[in-house]
Amino acid sequence: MSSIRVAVRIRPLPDMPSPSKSNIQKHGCVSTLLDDETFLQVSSGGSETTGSDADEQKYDYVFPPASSQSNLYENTAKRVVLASRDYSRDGTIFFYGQTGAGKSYSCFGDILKAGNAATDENGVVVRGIRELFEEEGVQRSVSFYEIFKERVYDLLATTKASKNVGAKIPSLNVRTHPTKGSWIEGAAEINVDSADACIDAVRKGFKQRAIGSTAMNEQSSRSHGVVRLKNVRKTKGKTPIVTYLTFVDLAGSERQTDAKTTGERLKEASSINKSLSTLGSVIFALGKPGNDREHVPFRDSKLTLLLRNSLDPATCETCVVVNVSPCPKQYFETTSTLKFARRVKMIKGTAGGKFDAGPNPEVADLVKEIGRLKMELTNKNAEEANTTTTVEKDLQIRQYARRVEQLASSTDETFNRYRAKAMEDNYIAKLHNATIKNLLLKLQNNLNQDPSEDDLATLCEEIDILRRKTELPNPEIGYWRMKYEESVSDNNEVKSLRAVNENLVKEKQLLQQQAETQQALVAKNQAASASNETATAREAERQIKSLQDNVESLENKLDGTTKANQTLSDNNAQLKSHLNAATIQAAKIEHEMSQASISSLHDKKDLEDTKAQVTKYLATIKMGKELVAKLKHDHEEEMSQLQTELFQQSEELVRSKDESDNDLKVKLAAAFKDNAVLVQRLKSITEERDSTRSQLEEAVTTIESLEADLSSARKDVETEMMEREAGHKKRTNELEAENARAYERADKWERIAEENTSKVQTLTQEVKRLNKKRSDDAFELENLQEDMDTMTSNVKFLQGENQELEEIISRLENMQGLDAGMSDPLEQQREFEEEEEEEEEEEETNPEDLLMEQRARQVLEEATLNLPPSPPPMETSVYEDAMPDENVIPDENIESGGSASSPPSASKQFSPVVERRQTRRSVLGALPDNE
Ligand SMILES: Nc1ncnc2c1ncn2[C@@H]1O[C@H](COP(=O)(O)OP(=O)(O)OP(=O)(O)O)[C@@H](O)[C@H]1O
Repeated sequence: MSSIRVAVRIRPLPDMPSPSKSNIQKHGCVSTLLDDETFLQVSSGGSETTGSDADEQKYDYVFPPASSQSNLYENTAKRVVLASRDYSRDGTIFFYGQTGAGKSYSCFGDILKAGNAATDENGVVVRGIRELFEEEGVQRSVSFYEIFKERVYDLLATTKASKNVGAKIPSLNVRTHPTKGSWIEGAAEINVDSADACIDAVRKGFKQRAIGSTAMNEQSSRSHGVVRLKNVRKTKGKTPIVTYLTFVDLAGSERQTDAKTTGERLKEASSINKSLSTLGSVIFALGKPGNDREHVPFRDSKLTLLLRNSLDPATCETCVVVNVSPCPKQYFETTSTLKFARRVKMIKGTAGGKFDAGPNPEVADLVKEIGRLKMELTNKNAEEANTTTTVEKDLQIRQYARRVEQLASSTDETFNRYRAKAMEDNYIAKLHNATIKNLLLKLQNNLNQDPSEDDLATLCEEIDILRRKTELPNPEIGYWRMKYEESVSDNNEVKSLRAVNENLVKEKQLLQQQAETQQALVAKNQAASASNETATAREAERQIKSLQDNVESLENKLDGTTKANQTLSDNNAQLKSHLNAATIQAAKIEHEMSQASISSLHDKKDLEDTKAQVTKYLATIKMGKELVAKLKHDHEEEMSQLQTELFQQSEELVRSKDESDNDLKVKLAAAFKDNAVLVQRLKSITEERDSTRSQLEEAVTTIESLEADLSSARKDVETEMMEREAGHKKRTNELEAENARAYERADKWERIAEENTSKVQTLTQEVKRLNKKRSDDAFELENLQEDMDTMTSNVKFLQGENQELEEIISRLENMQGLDAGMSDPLEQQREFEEEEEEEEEEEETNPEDLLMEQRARQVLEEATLNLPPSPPPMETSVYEDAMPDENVIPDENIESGGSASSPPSASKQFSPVVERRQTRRSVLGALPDNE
């Protein structure tokens, strides 16, 4: 299982439909399962269908859009924070994803809005800080950096320039040290003594953080934001333990094309992409076991260089929160983000186990110190770190810590109770002794008198009490004896545990030494990459030294055991002295009792009784003595048993030491072997390097000669090129001149063509107009013809009338000749004139005739005046343009029309009425005058 936890958080979208009630939950282009919080499927097939490209994956946790900030914290960051707080491991949390996917929201939440209040929207940083500060007595400081275009800016700096975001804030340098790790030179580390002060500092940095806009998100942060909390745990007389808890809000991982980035933004985007891909490569390289671990490209980006000591999954609790958008439009972004997540998920770390230090501060400190040393050791040389042994040790330490805790409380309690009881017993015993003493004195002083019954009864009672006190089956004595023994053994255990602790301290020192040695080794190894065999030999020497140190530490352990042994022997001696004191006390009592028996000799009977009593008491005392002897014997037996056990234990320890020695020997042999392999490898590498170098030199010579050839060839080519260029230029000039001429000609032809076209258009229009006119004229001519026909018929009619008139005239003349003098000529003229007027009236009242006449006259005039001359001869193309036109009258018509429309002769211009009038006048004129 990967030691880097990878969680995916899907951000909510404003108008996303709520997921269905079925087990599979669709959110845009991603789907989750109701009953499996590790499943995630991404598909381009919209919100209702699953595309053929559906891709299913499992992560450590998948947060659907509706999941809360607290859920995110509890299932991701909390573990990291606790690892840093309780186990002295470094912890790092990354927020990765495309712009707008919710990285800053997950990381900082409502830090600007909420002040220091605990709200549902609080981000991981705020929640983590609160949890971290639950542990008191740790010195903490906070820093906040921004990495923008591979430059590091301090967001907590108090200089004026830094307040002006976007202005020239001085960028800072990342410094590294093989043992001290990485740090930013000149950056502010704000000491914080409470969660609120820490949150305030982070808020200040967050405000400072430069934000910019891209086409995808107006408030997009294009920089990495790094919040670092440094924890220093100090214990008197010990090296302080320093750990880091880091939150990294990475810059948006959008693809450059989608972000519509250009120019300066494109540069920013490529810098972001470079640092993100370096981060991936570093994590990937660190995830490999020590043997396979090649070069870790920390130096390829400022971010990885800064986090150098807080990235190794073996020593650092790491979590990556991958933020994705479910928007189907961002399907490609989402898949590429998840690709990164999968890559990280594949990393197999070699993380050490976790342990519970318990509340004992000394043990907890030791545990933390060991954790730190273990971290350093693993960091410096993963090969050397024997994970199984470390885990076992951790377990052992945990057990010891628990036991110490239990004993610390139970031992104190037992001792106190025992002491109180003992004091009480002592006091009571003293009282009894005093009573017995008084009685015996009384008896001695009154040897000649019979002892009173009361005195004897009191003496017997007191002796009885004492007897009971020393009686074997007395449960109280047994109980307190047991307690005493327990406490003694507990005491011993405490002592042995103390010894173990001391050993652990020694082991810690040893590990520290080893770490330092290994660090030095690593530094040496790094420095001497070209290396030679002596370096390897030195390394081997150092390894041997470190192993010797190991042996030394085990010897120290043995010393500790011997000391524990000594303590046990001391205890034994103490017990013995207690026993002696008890025996002396018993002898004293015996002596007193014998004195008491002597003093009662005066009364024989009573004396005998007393004697019997005393004998009885003596028997009791004897029994007590026996009991004490038995106890002594038992105790001695137990002591010898204890000694045997102790001996066995020490033997065990010696054996384990031997085993360790053997182990060390094996290790030493393995180290030698490894050393030999390394030397061999170094040799082969050196050989390879030499051969590569000679090949390289050859290649350099070849390249140099090739370069010489190339430069001469280049010169030739350049000369030729110049000549060609000159020729080319000349030809170009000629061609250009020709081209200009051609353009001129073309322009001219174009102009002519345009003129011709306009002429043709004019002519065509003219032709059209003429054709129309011709057709109109033809129509008019037709009408005229019709009029002419009418007139001709009129003329004919008038001629006929004329003839009639002539006939009438001739008849009248005849009649005149016949009727001369018969009629008055004046009368005749009057009649004639009247007749004529009537006719005229008649004619005038016939408007049709008049109109006809007028029209005929007009038409004739127009025909005479407007008849056009025959059209000029045209070019074929003109006719082609003009033709066909239905209204155009064929040429032959025009010609025939010409004759038809030729002006009519003057003789044809007459009116039948005028003619008739003239005829009449002439007729009348011919008539004889009235005179
Ligand atoms: N899980 C969520 N719940 C509610 N709002 C969210 C969630 N995730 C993101 N948002 C909102 O979406 C917007 C964009 O989110 P945020 O700024 O965190 O994106 P980002 O990935 O940090 O973008 P950038 O790379 O540009 O900094 C914010 O207004 C934020 O409040």
